[in-house]
Parts: sequence; C-alpha cells; structure tokens
Amino acid sequence: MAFNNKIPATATPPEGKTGVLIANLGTPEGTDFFSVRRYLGEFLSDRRVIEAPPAIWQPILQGVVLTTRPSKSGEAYARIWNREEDASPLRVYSRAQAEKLAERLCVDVPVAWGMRYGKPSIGEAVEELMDQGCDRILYLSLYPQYSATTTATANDQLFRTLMTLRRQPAIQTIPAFPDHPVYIAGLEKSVRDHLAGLSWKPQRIVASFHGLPKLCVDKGDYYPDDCVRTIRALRDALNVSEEQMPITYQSRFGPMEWVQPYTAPFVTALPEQGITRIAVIMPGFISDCIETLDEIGHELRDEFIEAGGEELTLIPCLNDSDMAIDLLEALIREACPPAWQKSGLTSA
Ligand SMILES: C=CC1=C(C)c2cc3[nH]c(cc4nc(cc5[nH]c(cc1n2)c(C)c5CCC(=O)O)C(CCC(=O)O)=C4C)c(C)c3C=C
Ligand SMILES: [Fe+2]
Ligand SMILES: [Fe+2]
Repeated sequence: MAFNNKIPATATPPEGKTGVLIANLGTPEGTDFFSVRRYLGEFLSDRRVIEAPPAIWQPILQGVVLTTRPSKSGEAYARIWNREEDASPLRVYSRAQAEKLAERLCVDVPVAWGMRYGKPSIGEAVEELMDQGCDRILYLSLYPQYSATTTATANDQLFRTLMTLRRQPAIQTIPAFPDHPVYIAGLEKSVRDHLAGLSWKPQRIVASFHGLPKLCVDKGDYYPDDCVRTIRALRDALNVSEEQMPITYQSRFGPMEWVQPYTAPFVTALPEQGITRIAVIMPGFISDCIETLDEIGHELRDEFIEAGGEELTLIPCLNDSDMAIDLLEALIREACPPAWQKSGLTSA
C-alpha cells in the first residue's frame, strides 16, 4: 500500500499539539437530482447503515432508490435550504459550531469539522489539523446517542483516513453523551425558552428521535436505551411525566420494521384523544436538518392538522446557540487526556 507522505505545512512543536475535529453525518451540496443522488449513494452504500449483502442491496439501491428518491428528497431539501449561504442547515450549523468552538477554546487549539458522507470529508479535516501542526486529535461525532449506524461509522471513517497516512496523529474518540448534564441543561433551557414564547400551552411535548431498524437493536445496537436515557433525564429536569413527554421514533426508511412507536401514527392519533396542541422536540439531533425541519416541521405538521390537530410547534435543536457550544466545550475539555493538556487544552 502506498502511504500519504505529505509533510504538514506547520511543524509540530516538541510538546505536541492538540486539535479538535467535530464530525457530523453529511448532507448534499445542492438540491438538484445529482447532488442529492451523490450524497444518498455514498450514505446508503455504507454497510454500517445498510447491512444487507451488496450483491442484493446494490441493484436495489442503484436501480430503484437512486433513480426515485433524489427528486423527492431534493424537493424536501429545497424547502429548508439556507439561500443566503447556499447550503443545507446541517452544513451551516456544523460550520458555525466549529467556528464558535474555536473562539471559545481561546487557546492555540485548532478546530476542524468534517462530514462522514460528502464534503468536507473527515480526511480533509484531519489534513487541515495536521497542517496546523497537530499530532493529536480529539474526535467528537455529534450524535448524542450511540448507534453503530452513526457513531461507529464516523469512527470507522476517521481510522480509514489514518490507515493511509505515514505520519499518524494520536486520537482520542469521545463517546456519545445521551444524558450529559450540560446537554440536558441545554435541552431544558431550550424547552423553557420556546414554551415561554408561545401564546398557547402544549398538551404534550413529543420527543421524536431518528429511528433505527429493529434488526440493528436485536443484534446489539443500544441506541434506543440511549434515547431513553436522554428523555428520562429531560423529563426529570422539566418535572414532566412520561405521558406529558412521550418518546417516539421518526424517519423510517425501507420496508423493514424499525424501533417503535413511530412518530407519525402516534402524533396523528392524538387529536381523536382530545390532544390538539403539541410541541415536538428532537433530542437525537444537535443541529436542525431535513429530518427535523421538513419531516417534522412540514410533513408531520400537515398530517397532524389534517387529523384534526390545531397547533404543532417545533422546539429547535441546540444548533450554534451558546448552549450547544457549552456542550461541545465541556465534552472536549472532559475528554482531553491529562498528558495532552500541555499541548494546548487545559481543563476548565
Ligand atoms: C437505513 C437507513 C438509515 C439509517 C439506519 C439511519 C440512521 C440514522 N440517521 C441519523 C441522522 C440523520 N439522518 C439524516 C438523513 C437521512 N437518513 C436516512 C436513512 C437512514 N438513517 C436517509 C435516507 C436520509 C436522507 C434524507 C432523505 O432522503 O430522507 C440526517 C439529515 C441529513 C441532512 O442533510 O439534513 C441526519 C442528521 C441518525 C441519528 C441515525 C441513527 C440513529
Ligand atoms: Fe438517517
Ligand atoms: Fe426523513
């Protein structure tokens, strides 16, 4: 195997230098058919995401999914696109998080951001840090709850990059943080602030997480347990009951059974029980994206109103708020090994 022999633009100081890499899922570069197709093609070819043997899955993916889904998803991306920055919300928030975190760390600790699928790639982000002299990287994938389909594949991608390098940085991966006190405090504040701005009181706050095929859980993925950890901690913080803040799972893909209860049938059944005013919070996402803004903010809202609902309000994700940056800063500082602290970061 030929290794990447690139010499970083800046030499590493003798005491070493720590950098931070924050990773997220990835998102298309445009709303047109081919941009969305490229993104979905890479995403849905990941065997951590679709475990079916490629000989069976690839003909379905190439022949059916990638000929039909990009147009429909492209329309959904167009509805939520940030026209000022000509980028999807996930990209806009990811970039802002990295910039604001760099300001917050306040020392000579570079922060880069990368996407598991698409651009900027994890490999580009590693190169950016190494070019600034970093020989050690704190790696934070922004999924509050662990799943092999998200956290593990983000880690795989980093290590795949390292496999190609002659000069390999040291890595500290940061685990999922389903009930980290700073995360729960941020969610609690975002609920309180959002509800205080409404002229009506929701009868339920539905907590909707991204779904996962049930088979993944049967094989040992503990994502739903992590979701329950998040929501138990949030209910306690807000002093609300399980009935007032139920947990559901959205974003099913394909014909298989996914983790239940499913968000859409759960929510559309509420009006016939006299529940017509609801809020929805999505604590499986740090940043608003197509799944929160369109699937819940548009599609689910329309279905709820059609079923007799009156009000559905979306509680925004933490995005690039101070609460989000507080969380990233806490996770980074706590995970920084003591031996690395002289190379940049000191604990808070
Ligand atoms: C089998 C398919 C999928 C699994 C498993 C899956 C797990 C999973 N995904 C997220 C977070 C996000 N997913 C997003 C988009 C998205 N997810 C799937 C499919 C699976 N996800 C698809 C096909 C798409 C694309 C959108 C579409 O065409 O409908 C996003 C948003 C990306 C954006 O650009 O806005 C996020 C974030 C988690 C947390 C998760 C496992 C728990
Ligand atoms: Fe997804
Ligand atoms: Fe979706």
